[in-house]
Amino acid sequence: MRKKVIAGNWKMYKTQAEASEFLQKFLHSLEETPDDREIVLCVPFTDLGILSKSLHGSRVQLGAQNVHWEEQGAYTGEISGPMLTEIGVRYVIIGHSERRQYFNETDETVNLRLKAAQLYGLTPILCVGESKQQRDALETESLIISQLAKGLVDVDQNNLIIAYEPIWAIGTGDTCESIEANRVIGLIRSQLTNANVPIQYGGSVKANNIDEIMAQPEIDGALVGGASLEPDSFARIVNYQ
Ligand SMILES: O=C(CO)COP(=O)(O)O
Repeated sequence: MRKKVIAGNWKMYKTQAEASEFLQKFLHSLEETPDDREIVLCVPFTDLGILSKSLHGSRVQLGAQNVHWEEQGAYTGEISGPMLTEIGVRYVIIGHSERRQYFNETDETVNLRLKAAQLYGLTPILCVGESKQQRDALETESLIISQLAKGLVDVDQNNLIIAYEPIWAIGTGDTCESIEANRVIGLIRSQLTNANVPIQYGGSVKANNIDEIMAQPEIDGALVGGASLEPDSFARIVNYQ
């Protein structure tokens, strides 16, 4: 059985005060949550300390949204693996399309970050996915195969999560049809050497479509943006049927 993982990606949202307010409401909603799923919150760096304390003893794991490949050094604005693990971070998102688009992230830097995350004891969540233009040009399959081939060089597939996030479905309310997401995730799985890597879907996952998404046989979880910011909607998502 592949592990199911529901992760929230808070992106650049929530001050510490807002994060604490969220948790007060959200943690109550987990009393009935089945044990078959891992719950992760990938939050801004400034929220990690307070969440590390508040999540202690809960079943929610802590995640970050970036990690540098060096242990330390003159890399202004970056953060290292040991800095994250020291405060209890277990997961890290790598290669999100927003980093690829706005921060010059390439398949090569994604690969360096993935290997460093594993070296320092983090589980990376590697994001792949095509733009609308690439989908319209029938390049979805070749793009994803290339992102995986370049990103996964020398990466240990025993400590890895992949998220399929079609860029056109992110923040648009325009969810990828669950059957199509299932098909692309099957393609991703066919490119891996370890059939047990959990593969998530991300892109306009909401309380009202999570059940259908999770009913697909290839989909092992969700990477949730906007709907993870509100305690009630994220609670409904982690409590998917
Ligand atoms: O980018 C995403 C998660 O990483 C998806 O964001 P939305 O759920 O807001 O579409």
